[in-house]
Amino acid sequence: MANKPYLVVEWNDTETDAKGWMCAYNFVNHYCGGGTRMHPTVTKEEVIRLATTMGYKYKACESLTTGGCKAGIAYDYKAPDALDVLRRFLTATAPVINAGVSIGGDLGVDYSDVLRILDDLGIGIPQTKAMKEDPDIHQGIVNHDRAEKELTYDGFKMYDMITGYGVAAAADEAWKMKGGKEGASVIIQGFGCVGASCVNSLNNMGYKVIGIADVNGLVYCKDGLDIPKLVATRLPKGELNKESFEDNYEIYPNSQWLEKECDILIPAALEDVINKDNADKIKASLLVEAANIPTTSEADEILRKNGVDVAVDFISNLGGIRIYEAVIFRLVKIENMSDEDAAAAIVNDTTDLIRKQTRRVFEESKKTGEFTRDVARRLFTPDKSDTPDM
Ligand SMILES: NC(=O)c1ccc[n+]([C@@H]2O[C@H](COP(=O)([O-])OP(=O)(O)OC[C@H]3O[C@@H](n4cnc5c(N)ncnc54)[C@H](O)[C@@H]3O)[C@@H](O)[C@H]2O)c1
Repeated sequence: MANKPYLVVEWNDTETDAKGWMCAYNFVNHYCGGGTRMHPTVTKEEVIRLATTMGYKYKACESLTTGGCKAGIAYDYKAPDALDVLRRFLTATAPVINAGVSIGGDLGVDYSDVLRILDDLGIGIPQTKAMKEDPDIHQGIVNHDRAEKELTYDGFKMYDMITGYGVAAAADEAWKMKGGKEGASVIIQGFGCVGASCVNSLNNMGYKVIGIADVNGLVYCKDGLDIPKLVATRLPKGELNKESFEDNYEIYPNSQWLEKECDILIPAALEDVINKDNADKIKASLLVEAANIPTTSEADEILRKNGVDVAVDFISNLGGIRIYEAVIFRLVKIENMSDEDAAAAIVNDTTDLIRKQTRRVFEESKKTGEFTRDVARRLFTPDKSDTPDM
């Protein structure tokens, strides 16, 4: 029962071939949250799997107020009319959103675009009846607006960095739990919001980032890439800027990102990229999942057999939902703080929680010998859905 999604809505665009789905996996306190992605390969099954993962993620987030949901649109996010397609999808699904399905951004969809469209539709931040009547939540929404529009951290907008910095915290905690050496080497797939901020944080912590793959290829340097330069010069939609490559950088097809020797491997782009055809090629001893559902169940069996530890997606990348949770539901009250203190308070709240949950999983796995994903799923099974607030 608990593993069936509560609600799945399907949409067909009238102007293009785009299709979309919205899945509320479970409502907790009549509310659920998750992102909207846009990519040509999105399917209904993928949206349901992603919504399910969100249910686990809110549990790992210790949320008493929110369950998991997800939306996905099968369309090219680079198409000139991608924003129009997003607008039509959100218009069609507005009644569901208004019932307490709080939809944000994800792969190929900027959160600020979603917020602008929801504002135009007169929804703003989706809320339950109880939230609408709670002045404390109103202050939380004002604070959220400030965090989204005004606050920055390490030169990134807060919503662009929080997930990546959380992933970096998970990687650091898991690596320490494994007794790993300092200055461990890292290869990442994806250089978007999550990938770029994640490598920035890891670089700040002293890790050596030796490879980054984007949609165009893999850039690799065994002595370490110049992360501040690559981050500062990155192109829109998470593309590396080749003008910033040094002479000693090597370029490979992006399919080679997971075969190279490294200590920590981080998928931060697409789902199912680690599968039965390539999992055996992984040389890293730690896989840190920044993307949602990047590993298939067949690949998990191979990783388990090969002794590769996994810091699972629904803990490592929960930063994007924790910031919302912490600010709107008043776990972190920033109204009387300076911008700098507010940003630091939000980042500390997120990274402390991710470190704590990562430590719990790795400690338990050490004790019982179970695969880390099995431990994480056992510890953070989502609650059965309650209903929307109509
Ligand atoms: N943005 C968030 O806050 C957030 C939160 C939780 C999870 N995630 C997950 O993290 C992943 C990345 O999200 P994002 O917001 O950084 O997306 P993004 O759109 O900003 O960036 C996507 C990146 O993936 C790269 N990419 C696309 N196809 C590729 C391929 N075939 N090979 C290598 N790289 C490829 C793109 O070049 C880009 O660098 C997604 O799986 C998303 O669901 C994001």
